[in-house]
Amino acid sequence: MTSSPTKSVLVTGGAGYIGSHACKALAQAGYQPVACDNLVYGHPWAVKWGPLEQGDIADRAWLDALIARYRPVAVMHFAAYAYVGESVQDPGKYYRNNVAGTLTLLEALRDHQVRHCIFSSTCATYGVPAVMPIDEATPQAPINPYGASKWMIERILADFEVAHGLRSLSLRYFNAAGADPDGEIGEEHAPETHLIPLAIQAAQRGEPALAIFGTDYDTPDGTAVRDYIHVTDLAVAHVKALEDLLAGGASGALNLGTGQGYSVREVVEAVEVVSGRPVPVREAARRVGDPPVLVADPRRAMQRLDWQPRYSSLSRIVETAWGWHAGR
Ligand SMILES: NC(=O)c1ccc[n+]([C@@H]2O[C@H](COP(=O)([O-])OP(=O)(O)OC[C@H]3O[C@@H](n4cnc5c(N)ncnc54)[C@H](O)[C@@H]3O)[C@@H](O)[C@H]2O)c1
Ligand SMILES: O=c1ccn([C@@H]2O[C@H](COP(=O)(O)OP(=O)(O)O[C@H]3O[C@H](CO)[C@@H](O)[C@H](O)[C@H]3O)[C@@H](O)[C@H]2O)c(=O)[nH]1
Repeated sequence: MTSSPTKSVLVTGGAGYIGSHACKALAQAGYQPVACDNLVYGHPWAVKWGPLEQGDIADRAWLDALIARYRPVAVMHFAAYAYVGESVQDPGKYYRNNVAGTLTLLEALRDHQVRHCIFSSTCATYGVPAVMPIDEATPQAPINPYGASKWMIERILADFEVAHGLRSLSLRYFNAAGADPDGEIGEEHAPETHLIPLAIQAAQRGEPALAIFGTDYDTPDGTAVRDYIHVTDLAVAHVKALEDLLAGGASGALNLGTGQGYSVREVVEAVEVVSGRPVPVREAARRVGDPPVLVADPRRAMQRLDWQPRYSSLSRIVETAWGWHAGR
């Protein structure tokens, strides 16, 4: 990955978990990542490879000034709310921030002739697919407002390309996990709802016990299965997607996952092995809105981007996450 060192990329949500790892990968590839974040969930400490510009993507005047100042070649758009359960309770919050906020951003890109956008989509746009693994032709039928908001943005992006020539790649991530292998940044959501950090906390503190949401799924051990993809592998894929678009690649959507699923119990075991400590668990009811199995068919991304996950074995994911949390 090479490029002119002067090329700026706006990274909305760049102070967040995945966005900060993308900033590191961009800097390593010779770009200037400009982290644009309202810090509602982001952390100033996570912005280490370029400037932090604090503001909200719904603020058109702020966006105009930013784009005029940095003249970015592209935007990587991570900024969003991403708690599935909350989106069911408060859908307006999700449509307002994710959809309306993105619309403001895209109109600013349109008016400033910024023509490339890498968008954080999600496997949650597929809902509960009938066929596993999930390829990009799987019908999108989200079952919660969070997934619906991301699906709507994919549609808006398609329309903006036709009307305004804005090219985009929507990267549909499966479950982002792990931390920077150098230990410089990692996952710190507040509140934390994700399985791996909660399992690590349970191992570190001995309490509270980790709730296993559902033990009666039609899966080998009865617990839900997910495709965990290391955040650094995601970050590298973003840079490759950017370079593909900048080289004239067509708009589209790519699944980012490994093709390998792990159950909740397998994740718990991996945390016990890596930490050398027991993870206290309690069996709980299924979490509303959780599909039983989500596993990617990532072949399209692998071929188009010449990309392979390098850090996404379950043991490496948990080792890097454990290393990060142990150092906090
Ligand atoms: N974590 C996952 O497993 C996962 C999976 C699929 C998709 N995604 C998507 O990836 C993106 C990043 O997820 P994450 O886990 O890093 O979340 P995160 O909450 O750590 O990062 C999101 C960042 O966006 C910022 N933000 C939110 N609304 C904003 C606004 N209106 N203006 C400016 N900044 C704003 C937040 O402050 C935060 O720093 C999200 O779009 C999410 O939907 C995440
Ligand atoms: O305390 C917990 C937390 C989670 N789980 C289970 O662990 C799995 C993974 O859950 P979690 O880590 O919360 O991730 P997801 O709910 O799968 O959602 C993540 O992955 C989605 C893509 O699959 C993204 O769209 C979301 O933004 C992101 O939060 C699921 O089966 C959960 O039911 C538990 O059993 N106990």
